[in-house]
Amino acid sequence: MSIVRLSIQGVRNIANTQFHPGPGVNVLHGDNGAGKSSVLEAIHLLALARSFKVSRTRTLIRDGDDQAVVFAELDSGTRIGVQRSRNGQHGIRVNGEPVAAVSELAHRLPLQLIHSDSFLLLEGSPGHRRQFLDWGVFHQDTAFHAAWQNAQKSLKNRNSLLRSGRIDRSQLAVWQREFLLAAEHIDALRKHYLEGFVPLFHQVLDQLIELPDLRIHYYRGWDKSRTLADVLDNQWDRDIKLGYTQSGPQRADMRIKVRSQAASDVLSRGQQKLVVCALKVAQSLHLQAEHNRPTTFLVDDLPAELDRHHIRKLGSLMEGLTGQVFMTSVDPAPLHDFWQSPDRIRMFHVEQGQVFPADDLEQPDE
Ligand SMILES: Nc1ncnc2c1ncn2[C@@H]1O[C@H](COP(=O)(O)OP(=O)(O)OP(=O)(O)O)[C@@H](O)[C@H]1O
Repeated sequence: MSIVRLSIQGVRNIANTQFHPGPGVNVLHGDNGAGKSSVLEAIHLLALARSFKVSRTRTLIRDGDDQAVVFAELDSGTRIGVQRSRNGQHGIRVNGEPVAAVSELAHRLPLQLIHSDSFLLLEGSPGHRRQFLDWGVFHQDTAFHAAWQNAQKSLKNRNSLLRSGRIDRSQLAVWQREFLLAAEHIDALRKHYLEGFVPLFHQVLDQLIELPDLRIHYYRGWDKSRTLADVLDNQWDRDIKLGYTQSGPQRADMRIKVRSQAASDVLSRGQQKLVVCALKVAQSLHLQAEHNRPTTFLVDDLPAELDRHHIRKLGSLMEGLTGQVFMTSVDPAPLHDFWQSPDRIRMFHVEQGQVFPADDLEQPDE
C-alpha cells in the first residue's frame, strides 16, 4: 500500500501543506530547518500516532496550534487520518470510522525508520533490539500482539505483588502461570521469526559490505538450559528484594557481535550505519516475502557518514524495495548518481514548512 496524497497540518514548522508522493523513492530536499524531518514526523504520526523521537513528543505540534493532523489517501482507496492534541490524546480514523487501537494503524502501514537514533540498535540498551525484533514478529504473526499483551499484564501484576510486602500465594500462582505461558509463546514466535530473518539479513549485508565475522545472537531472557519456571523459583528471594521479575521475555536481546565483541565497539560509524540499514531492509524484504506486504521507509539524512560507493549500493537496495521510501537530504547532489532508474525517483523541495514538487532530478553544482 502506498500513500498517493498526504496532507499535513500543525506538525512542527508545517502549518498546512499537501503533496502527492510517488510509489517508489521520494527525496525531500531543502535547507536546514526547512521542514524535511517534519514531513517524516508527519508520516510517522500517521503510522504510529506518535513522534519518532520521544524527546520531540512535546514539540511535535506546531507552536500556536492545538493539534497536529495528518491525513493520507492510499492507492487502495483507504483514507487514514490521525490527530494528536497537546494533552497527548490521539484520534485515529480509517475511512471516516474511529479506530481505537494504534496496533491497527501499525498493521496497515508497516514503517521502518532510519535516522540518527537508529545507531541505538547497535549501541543502545537491549530494549532497542527487542523493539526491532518484535516489529518483525508482530508483522509476521497475528498471535504475537495478544501474547505480548498477556506477558505485559501478568508481569505487571507479578511485580506489584512482589512489591506489596505480603505475598498472596494463590494470586501469585495465577499471574505466574499466565506469565509462563505467554513467555514460552513469545520466545517460540521470536525464534521462528529469526530462523527466516537471519539468513536474509546476511544476504543483504553481503550486498552492502564485507563483514564475514558479524553474527546475531538471540538471548531469550532466561538461561537457555533451564525452564523459566525453574529460573523464577531460584530467583524468588532476589526478585522480592528488587521488586521486579529479573528474567523472562521482557529481558530478551538480539546481540550483534563481531567475533566476541559488540559490533558497536568494533565497527566504524559508517559501517554501523550500513549494518543498521541492512537489518531494516532485510526486515522489510522478509515481510514482503512472507506476507507480500510492502514497508514504508523513512530515511533521514542518509548520505551522512557514508562514502559515494556505499551510498550507491544502498541506493540500489532502496530502489529494489516494493514500498515507498521518503528520504531527506540538505543537498540533493550526493544523491545525484545514486539511482539505477532516476525516472522512478520523485523529488520534492521543502521550504518554510511547504512541500513543492521538483520536476527533474537536480544537477549537482559544477
Ligand atoms: N513545535 C514547533 N513549532 C514550530 N516550529 C518548530 C516546532 N518544532 C520545531 N520547529 C522548527 O521547525 C523547523 C523545521 O525542523 P526540521 O527538523 O523539520 O528541519 P529539517 O529541514 O529537517 O532540517 P535539517 O536539515 O537541519 O535537519 C526548525 O526550524 C525547527 O526549529
